[in-house]
Amino acid sequence: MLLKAIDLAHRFPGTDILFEHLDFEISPGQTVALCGPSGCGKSTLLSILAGWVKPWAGQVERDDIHRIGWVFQNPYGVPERTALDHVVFPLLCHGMSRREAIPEALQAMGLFDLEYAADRRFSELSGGEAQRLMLARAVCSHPDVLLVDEPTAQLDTRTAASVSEVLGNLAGQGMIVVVATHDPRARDACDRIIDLADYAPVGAENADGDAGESAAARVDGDAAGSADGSVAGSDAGSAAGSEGESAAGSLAGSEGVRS
Ligand SMILES: Nc1ncnc2c1ncn2[C@@H]1O[C@H](COP(=O)(O)OP(=O)(O)OP(=O)(O)O)[C@@H](O)[C@H]1O
Repeated sequence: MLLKAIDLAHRFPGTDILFEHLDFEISPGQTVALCGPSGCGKSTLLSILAGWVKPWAGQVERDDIHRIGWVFQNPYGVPERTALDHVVFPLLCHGMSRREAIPEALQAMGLFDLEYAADRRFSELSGGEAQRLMLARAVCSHPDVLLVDEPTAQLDTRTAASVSEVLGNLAGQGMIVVVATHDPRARDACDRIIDLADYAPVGAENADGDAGESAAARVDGDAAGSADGSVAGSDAGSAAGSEGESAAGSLAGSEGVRS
C-alpha cells in the first residue's frame, strides 16, 4: 500500500498557483503533517489525495488503497441525533447490523475518550468533542488512509497530545495518516513534515506570469496522465461530499469509501 504524489501542482481557475513540484511517497505506518501558512493549500492537498479534487498538474497514485477516511476541519453533524448515531451510521451503511455496529462505534469513541458523550445530541457537544467525534467516525471503519484537517485546533494541550498519540498508534497498526495542521503540537507528533511553503512557486505574487507558464507547459505534456491518475479515487469524493455538504449527508459522510 502506497500513497504517492508525482510532480503535483494546483491552482483553482482564475487563482494563483498554490504549490508545485510536489513529490512524496507515504507508506503504511507513517504519520505525515502538511504544514504551511493559512491559504497555502493544505486542505486542498488533502482533497487531491482523497481524489475529490483533480490536481491542476501531476498525479496521485493510490496503490492498494481501498478505503479513505476523512475528517473535515469543521465538524458537521445532525444536531438532533446522538453522538453514537453519528459513528454507528457509516457502519450500518457498510452492511453491519445495529447490534454489531454499536460496540464497534463505542470502541472508536473510546479511543478519543468520548464514551461518556455517546447519548448526547450533536448540538450539545463542545467544539472539541465534535471534532473528536468526527475522528471516531472516520476511524471506526478501519480506513487504509486517514486524512485529517486540523484535528487539534479546538483541543487543549492534554487532549491534543492524546489525539496525536491515537493517530500515531493507528499508523502503527498499518494506517497511513496525513494531518493538515497549523498546530506545532500536532506537527511535532508526526513522523514526517511536508511544508507547503517549500513548494510555493518562486515569485508567487506573480504566479499568473512566469511561474504559471512553466506549470502550464508541464500540464500540456502530461494531461492524460493527470486526468487518469487523479480521478482514480473520485468515488471517494462522491461518497463523502464536500465541506459544504448538508447535515444529513454528513452523518454518513466523513468517510470516503473506495473499493
Ligand atoms: N474551490 C475553490 N475555488 C477557488 N479557490 C479556492 C477553492 N478552494 C479553496 N480555494 C482557495 O485556495 C487557497 C487554499 O485553500 P486551502 O483551504 O487549501 O488552504 P489551507 O492551507 O488549508 O488554509 P487554512 O490553513 O486557512 O485552513 C485559499 O486561498 C482558498 O481561498
